[in-house]
Amino acid sequence: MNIDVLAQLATTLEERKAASADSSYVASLHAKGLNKILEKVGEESVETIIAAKDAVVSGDKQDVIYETADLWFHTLVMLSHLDLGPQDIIDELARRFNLSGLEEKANRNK
Ligand SMILES: N=c1c2ncn([C@@H]3O[C@H](COP(=O)(O)OP(=O)(O)OP(=O)(O)O)[C@@H](O)[C@H]3O)c2ncn1[C@@H]1O[C@H](COP(=O)(O)O)[C@@H](O)[C@H]1O
Repeated sequence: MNIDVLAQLATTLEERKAASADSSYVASLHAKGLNKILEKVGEESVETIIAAKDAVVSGDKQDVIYETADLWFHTLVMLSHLDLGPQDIIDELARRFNLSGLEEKANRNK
């Protein structure tokens, strides 16, 4: 994975917080507020699921890539709206390295 792309995108997303909603899609999402951003995350989640199901039938995975990119992008806008960024998620995933999913789940319930 090229983490630089996420870092560069995160920098752009931070800049867009101060941009005009007329000139920037990201700024327009921030202007509409968290509920609109979450609506987009939900929409793109469903579209990703449908693309994955369709890919099993058609064998064409291009839409899975396209819809997952839309989902990641809107998730990054959500994180930015909450003053978080991809590095926070990468740090959490790194923390889980070498920790079995079963072990990690057991720790959550403690
Ligand atoms: N990676 C993306 C990106 N991926 C998807 N999208 C937009 O996300 C939207 C996808 O949602 P939909 O298909 O549902 O679009 P829609 O129908 O217009 O949305 P609604 O009206 O239903 O809310 C489209 O408008 C896409 O253009 C993105 N918009 C921006 N970026 C990045 O963000 C940067 C800043 O963008 P601006 O803020 O627009 O300058 C860009 O340079 C890109 O790097």
